[in-house]
Amino acid sequence: MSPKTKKEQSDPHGMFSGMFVFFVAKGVQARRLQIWKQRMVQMGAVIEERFSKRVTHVLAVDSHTILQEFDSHRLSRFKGRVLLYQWLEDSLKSGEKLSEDLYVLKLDSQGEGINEPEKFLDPKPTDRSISCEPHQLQNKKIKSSSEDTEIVNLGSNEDRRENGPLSSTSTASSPGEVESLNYADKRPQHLDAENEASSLPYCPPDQNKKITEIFGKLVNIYRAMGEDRRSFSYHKAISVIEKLPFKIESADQIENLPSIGKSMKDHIQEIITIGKLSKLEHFETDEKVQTISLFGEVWGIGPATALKLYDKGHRTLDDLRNDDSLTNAQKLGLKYFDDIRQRIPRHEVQEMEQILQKVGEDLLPGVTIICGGSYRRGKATCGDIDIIITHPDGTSHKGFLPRFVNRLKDMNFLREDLIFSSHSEEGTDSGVGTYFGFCTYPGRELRHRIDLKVYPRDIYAFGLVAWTGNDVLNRRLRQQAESKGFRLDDTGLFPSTQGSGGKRGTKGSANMKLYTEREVFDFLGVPWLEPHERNL
Ligand SMILES: Nc1ccn([C@H]2C[C@H](O)[C@@H](COP(=O)(O)OP(=O)(O)OP(=O)(O)O)O2)c(=O)n1
Ligand SMILES: [Mn+2]
Repeated sequence: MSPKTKKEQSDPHGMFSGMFVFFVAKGVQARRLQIWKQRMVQMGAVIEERFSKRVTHVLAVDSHTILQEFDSHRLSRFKGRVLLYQWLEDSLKSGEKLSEDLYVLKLDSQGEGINEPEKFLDPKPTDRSISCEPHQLQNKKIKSSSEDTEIVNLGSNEDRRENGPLSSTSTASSPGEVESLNYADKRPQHLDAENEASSLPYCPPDQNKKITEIFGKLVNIYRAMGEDRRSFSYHKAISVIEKLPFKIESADQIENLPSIGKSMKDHIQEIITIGKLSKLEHFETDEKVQTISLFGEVWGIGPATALKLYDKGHRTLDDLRNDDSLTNAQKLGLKYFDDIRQRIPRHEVQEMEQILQKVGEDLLPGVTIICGGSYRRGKATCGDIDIIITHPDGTSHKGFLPRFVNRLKDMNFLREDLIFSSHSEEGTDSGVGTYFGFCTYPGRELRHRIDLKVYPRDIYAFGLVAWTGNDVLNRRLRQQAESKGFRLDDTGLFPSTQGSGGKRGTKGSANMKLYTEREVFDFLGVPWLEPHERNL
């Protein structure tokens, strides 16, 4: 596909949809401007070449460049927002549309100047992204890397932990994650200026950042060791600390905070006092912890297997390559270990989604095939491809998956299988079909992880919610369901009549009939979130 065609592709559900943007070109390299415009269009924005009435956002390097282009009177009548380019760059880097409040260039009513960004001292309750530079991104990374390794509970919980996409963790440090636009030529000066620091909005201070960094490492370590409860408690502590509006200087300040118990407080005190945590230092030098963590990153190897392999004497990935006890799927996970750590650019996922849709439509007219996961949430790069399938007539989805997989293999799009379970003729519990495997972008050999999930129409909404995520939202929805006496997974919402541990689909636990994502949110009493708003 020529770059020209790509440039014009626009995702109507992308994170910038609904925005009509005017770019003030002054002070920005032409090439960068072109990339930015292209990205915004790809993600749903409309670029306005003139400062027309439709414009909702003006992006500029600073106030002076705007004033050179427009007279202040005209600007003062502008009802939209004037933002720093930094907002766009940060949004692209983090893969989500960040709160605009931090990046607003204020229009002065006297027309004298538009100097400072609005102060952001009192965020609206709905503003989930408290952003700032540079700490914000780093904190986000810790958060997302810890979330990536969180326990999934999508119904087939065990499978997913041992075999599912969760173990194919995408580390935040993987190369594609932060796409640098190399913004070196003209950085908004106010963000660099030391003396402006006090006018800047809340930024998590170093001490807080240090704590969340250390806790983030513990989240990963405990998860790799199979100690999920402990892992989760550090995860919860991180989200509490990330939201603190003050710099932690003593452990007394964090008395009575949720999720921060006695030992957490002791850890925080130690980090504040000596700048490190001996517990983590110990883990980092512990060969066993390191090795088990590494093995656990191989797709299909969970904590129990990792420990077994360690006990057998294996210490490196090469050692594992010579072990015949590995399942075929684990061997494949090992073979493509490096491939699947590379994140996939959004536009490539979009192209692959279109290929899947076309092939699906040829085989079964009317079939619904959409890419969920981070792609549907508008992220700039994706760790894998999560495909959710149904058919609106409620029956013809049956038998589709094997035919679809075969056709995709004939085309050389699907390459190797990891898991393939198509529901039986009579139907399994839920009638859900599952395929996990590797695919390649046309003409390339680099393997990507792909999941295909086929849901009967009547439970599709649950599958769509679960596979769109993110994991934090899924957890909240499940908690909310539990508080209402239900159990939620990707196959439905069941009254929890048989107490905990009841099997999904057990006779007597009737599934709630909810046909759209919105109905699921409404039923649970959770305010509706568009997919791009689900990056919690
Ligand atoms: N711990 C997890 C991980 C995942 N999921 C759900 C929500 C995710 O959005 C979806 C797909 O899982 P992925 O691991 O593919 O995660 P994402 O698609 O969100 O991110 P990535 O870009 O890393 O693939 O499954 C979940 O509930 N809990
Ligand atoms: Mn994914």
